[in-house]
Amino acid sequence: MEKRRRIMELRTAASPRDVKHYTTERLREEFLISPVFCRDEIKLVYSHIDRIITGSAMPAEKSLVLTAGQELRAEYFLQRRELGVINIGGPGRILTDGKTWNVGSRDGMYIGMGAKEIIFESEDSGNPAKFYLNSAPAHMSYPTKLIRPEGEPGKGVVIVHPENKVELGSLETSNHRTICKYILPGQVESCQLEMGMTHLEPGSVWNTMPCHTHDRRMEVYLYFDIPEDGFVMHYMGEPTETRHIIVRNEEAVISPSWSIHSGCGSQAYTFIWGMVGENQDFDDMDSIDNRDLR
Ligand SMILES: O=C[C@H](O)[C@@H](O)CC(=O)C(=O)O
Ligand SMILES: [Zn+2]
Repeated sequence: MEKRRRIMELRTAASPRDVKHYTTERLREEFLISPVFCRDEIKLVYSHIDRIITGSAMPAEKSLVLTAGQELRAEYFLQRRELGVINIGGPGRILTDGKTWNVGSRDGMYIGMGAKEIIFESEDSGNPAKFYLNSAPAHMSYPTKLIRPEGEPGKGVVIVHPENKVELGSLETSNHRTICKYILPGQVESCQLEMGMTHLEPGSVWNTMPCHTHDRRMEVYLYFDIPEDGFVMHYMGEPTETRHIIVRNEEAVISPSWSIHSGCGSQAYTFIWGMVGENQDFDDMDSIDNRDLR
């Protein structure tokens, strides 16, 4: 294989025994991904935690081609991996081995192991697509699908099932939100990746409250729909050693299995969660009683 260039930032795993001593700066270096989107660039962060790759493709003036880089020691990016995508920008296209998929705003894709050529494009460079990416190691190839929250199903097009739009919380507890699950067993099959988007109602600011951990999976959150002067206080850490990271619009945060992942915003916002690990049982969580948080 010819020598390739490095195209990803590498993050190692961190121990909770060390993390509780971290300064603000150190916490941010380890867990915050910022910026996630760069115009006309593919940005990728490879984490040793379950080997998830988090990143983006934001094609504007040009098409962007996903390659393996030096880091994967693979012929092509999806040789041994699967990929989940959600577009949070304007309408775009994804080409998988020559097949064109029209990926509208808030549409998603699952691209199975083995797809060789992956190209990202925007319909309008003035309103570029922002493809958010989560990728995990894969052991077999599941069919590639376009995933839409609403609309008509078609060949290779899956509409999120009604039971996978889950309304939770209430305005009284400031956590009224809808979890829209894009990639999960029974709807869009994958080896390990699960992905979805949670939208808060106006006046609600808390996500994943009451909170949880899940020792068998790690998770990454991408927060967006936040005004420039807004923010989300993202809470992480062991339930009795909580820390916060201030997250701005379109920033992502890595959550190790041992950590809670919950946030309180200066106003309502939206976020994408991606999970990988031991199982795909969405409800396999360890709930934390609010009284036990410290
Ligand atoms: O393990 C599940 C994930 O943390 C999220 O799906 C939770 C979430 O979107 C929410 O409660 O608001
Ligand atoms: Zn979770």
